Amino acid sequence: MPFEKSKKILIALDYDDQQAALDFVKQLSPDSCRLKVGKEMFTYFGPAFVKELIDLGFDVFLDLKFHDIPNTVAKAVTAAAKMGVWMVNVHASGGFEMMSKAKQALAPFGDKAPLLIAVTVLTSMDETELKRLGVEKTPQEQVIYLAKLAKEAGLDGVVCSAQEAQQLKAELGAGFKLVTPGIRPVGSDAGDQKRIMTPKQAIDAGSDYLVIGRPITQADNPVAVLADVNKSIE
Ligand SMILES: O=C(O)c1cc(=O)[nH]c(=O)n1[C@@H]1O[C@H](COP(=O)(O)O)[C@@H](O)[C@H]1O
Repeated sequence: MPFEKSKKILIALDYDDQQAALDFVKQLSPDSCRLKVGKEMFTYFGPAFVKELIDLGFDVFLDLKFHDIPNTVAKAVTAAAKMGVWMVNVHASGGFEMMSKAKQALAPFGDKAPLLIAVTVLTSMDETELKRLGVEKTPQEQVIYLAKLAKEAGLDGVVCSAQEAQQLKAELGAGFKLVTPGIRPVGSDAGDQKRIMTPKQAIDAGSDYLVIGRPITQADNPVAVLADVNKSIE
């Protein structure tokens, strides 16, 4: 597939204005990227917005990071599957039972089921922040620990920072998908992200999908930045 490499970029559509988001999306080709809808846009605009993106031909990653009792999360991922999204996520810290119930809930959808991914340690967190939560492991150790739990629960992969990608690929195998936010092209602002890498470093480290928001959406010429990023990982 000639565009398969380009489809490694998941653009985080974090907008508070639906029309601005759609104006941006309409400049893009579904062959050049996939789209991520997170808590902000979903809370404002809901499933209708997600369906509109799918109707435009885009694969959508519904990033709502579910974390609740197993029954509730299983029902939430079922709703996501009915919406027709390509990927959905939960927090690994919700636990083994929550993750495995969520995975089981997707079985009836067969090959139409979205990929189910677990968030490990948010890319905005570092060792100091983990310690504040009472976690004594380093971010890398905690990511590996939670990723193993997610794999055991049958999930398709994890969200982690690209800094952990190399070790995760080595320990969990090529088929376990690594979705990495905290991507910053050379020269762009880190903002609130702490564990960051450039697109090329992330791909070289073993990331399967790169989540990129502000460096593209807030650029003067987002389409050009996306093209540059795609070129840098070819
Ligand atoms: O699950 C996510 O997508 C996610 C997990 C994580 O650990 N860190 C993280 O930044 N994200 C999301 O990835 C996107 C990153 O956006 P930018 O920092 O603007 O590139 C945001 O939409 C975050 O919600």
